[in-house]
Amino acid sequence: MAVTSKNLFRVVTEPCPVTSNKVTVVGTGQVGMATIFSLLAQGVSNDICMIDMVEDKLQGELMDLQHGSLFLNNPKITASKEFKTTAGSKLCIVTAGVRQKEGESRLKLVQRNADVFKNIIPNLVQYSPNTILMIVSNPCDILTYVAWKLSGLPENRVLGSGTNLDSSRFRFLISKKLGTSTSSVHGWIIGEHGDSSVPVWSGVNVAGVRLKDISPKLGTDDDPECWKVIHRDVVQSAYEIIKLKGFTNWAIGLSAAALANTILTNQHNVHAVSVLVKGMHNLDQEVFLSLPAVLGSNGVEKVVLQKLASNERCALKFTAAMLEEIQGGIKI
Ligand SMILES: NC(=O)C1=CN([C@@H]2O[C@H](COP(=O)(O)OP(=O)(O)OC[C@H]3O[C@@H](n4cnc5c(N)ncnc54)[C@H](O)[C@@H]3O)[C@@H](O)[C@H]2O)C=CC1
Ligand SMILES: CC(=O)C(=O)O
Repeated sequence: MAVTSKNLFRVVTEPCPVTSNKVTVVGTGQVGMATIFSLLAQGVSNDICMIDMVEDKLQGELMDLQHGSLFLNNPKITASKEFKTTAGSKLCIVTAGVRQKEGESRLKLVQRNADVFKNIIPNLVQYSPNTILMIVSNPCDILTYVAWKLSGLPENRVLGSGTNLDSSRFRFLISKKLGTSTSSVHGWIIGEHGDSSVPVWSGVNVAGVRLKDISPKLGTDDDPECWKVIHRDVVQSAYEIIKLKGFTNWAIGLSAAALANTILTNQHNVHAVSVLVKGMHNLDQEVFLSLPAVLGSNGVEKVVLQKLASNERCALKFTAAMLEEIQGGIKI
């Protein structure tokens, strides 16, 4: 081989050993693999490091992806149980841990997944001290807080995928009702990625026309068109899909890849992600909840201060207090 190669090429210089968009994904289960597939298929990164505890699964996934190299951007893909292979990651996406069983709430997973994070997070930061951490494992908001504490990273470098997915579900369901594309409907779900998420009905619009201006009862109990059901369906989405197929993966994989794309290409797009909310919307708890945020190479650059209705502010306050209480009971 060495002879063939020597006679085939005249070496001009050595190849550059590092890429500028290395992404580590910890946890190569359903969510991790959907995320990796989205990252590769969309060309968001061509340097992916996969970490899991299960060696055979890692090697099987690695080979399967590598055999698709022809159809991708000749990516470098590595797979290992050892965190040293993650060194130099610009972004680390954590999807490791247990998932909900049918009917189980995300919050029930908290201590089990916090325990998993005690090993993962310090190792990621040791090998990539300037990385950005994106937490996907559930309960996403509380685990983002846990990751922030365990990592010692500044708040801009730790975020949760949060309600980027819930907002996508919201926009999809509204768009079906209106007969438009999902991207033509603008609307935000903020707060918890979970049962107490907050739909910002006051801001839902198409081409700048606020639906509330047309139908003032939109999203309320008195609304004759029952738009409120859409938020109920968003909250029920994960439960429904888990009942039908055992897990959710494709939409969260696409959502995580979209966030990664904004960060790695310094796009300054606004996404609903889980950020440290203390000091915003009159919240004084040290908790992470989703708010629309400008993302770029430095992670969370700015948080958009939406003009919320009083019921929306109250709902956020309720969630912040609930998460603070749960956080107080976690051993980290
Ligand atoms: N934030 C969101 O929108 C969503 C979050 N999730 C959450 O993502 C997480 C993963 O879900 P799935 O992929 O369906 O589960 P899964 O069971 O398919 O995969 C979990 C993977 O984590 C690995 N793992 C566990 N402990 C580890 C450790 N210490 N180090 C390295 N790897 C470890 C397991 O070996 C497994 O491969 C769950 O917490 C789930 O609730 C799922 C869907 C959406
Ligand atoms: C499981 C989960 O968190 C979701 O699909 O929203």
